[in-house]
Amino acid sequence: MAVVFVASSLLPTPFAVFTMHGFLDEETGIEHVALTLGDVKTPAPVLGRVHSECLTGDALFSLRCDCGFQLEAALKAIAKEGRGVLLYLRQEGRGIGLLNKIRAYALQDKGADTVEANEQLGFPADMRKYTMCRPMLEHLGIKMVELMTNNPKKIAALTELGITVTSRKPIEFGNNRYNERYLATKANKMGHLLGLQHQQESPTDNH
Ligand SMILES: Nc1nc2c(ncn2[C@@H]2O[C@H](COP(=O)(O)OP(=O)(O)OP(=O)(O)O)[C@@H](O)[C@H]2O)c(=O)[nH]1
Ligand SMILES: [Zn+2]
Repeated sequence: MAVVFVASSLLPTPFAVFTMHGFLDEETGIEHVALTLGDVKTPAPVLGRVHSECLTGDALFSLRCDCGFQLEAALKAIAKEGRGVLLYLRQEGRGIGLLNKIRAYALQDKGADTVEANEQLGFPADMRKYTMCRPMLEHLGIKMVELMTNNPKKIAALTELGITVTSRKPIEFGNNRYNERYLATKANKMGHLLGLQHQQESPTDNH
């Protein structure tokens, strides 16, 4: 069973007119999406973001996390560069799914941090896999990426899959009083490279 390309179309956004590519993981039935801009098949490393689904942050304006802010910043950065790729991976809640994430949020409302909440529900802190990235990037003709991320484990996982990450671009946006503890847990327990002392309010400050 493989992750296969299904269809492409244009996706106009406020930032640029991207091309959207849909993929199907035939084993799980999960549908993933890639957005590209410009000619990504040329050999130079491609500015990229590997973004995990967060319905609450990406679509519902949640301030509990930084996902929506990072998504917007990544699309704006790619638009500014005129060339890039965003993989939108349907692994909600670091892989535990939306309903379990809501259960985890309920535990966080009672005092648990993000890692403790996952563990109380019987899950590891992070269940995500990045194996689908390889066939998706291969289909798009992308061999090397300049990755927008604060997560060294994501870089290690992609590197292990044979994807060359030529550099890391920090992507710190959306710090606010509701996600202070969440971001601190990412930095202190999950190894994310966050310089939490400085706040970047606007995604347009990215470059
Ligand atoms: N289980 C769980 N998942 C969460 C929580 N908050 C956000 N998420 C999920 O976390 C994923 C995003 O992962 P993050 O750890 O924020 O960031 P990352 O992708 O590892 O790293 P960056 O590339 O730096 O953004 C998305 O799938 C969110 O739905 C939470 O409290 N509990
Ligand atoms: Zn989120």
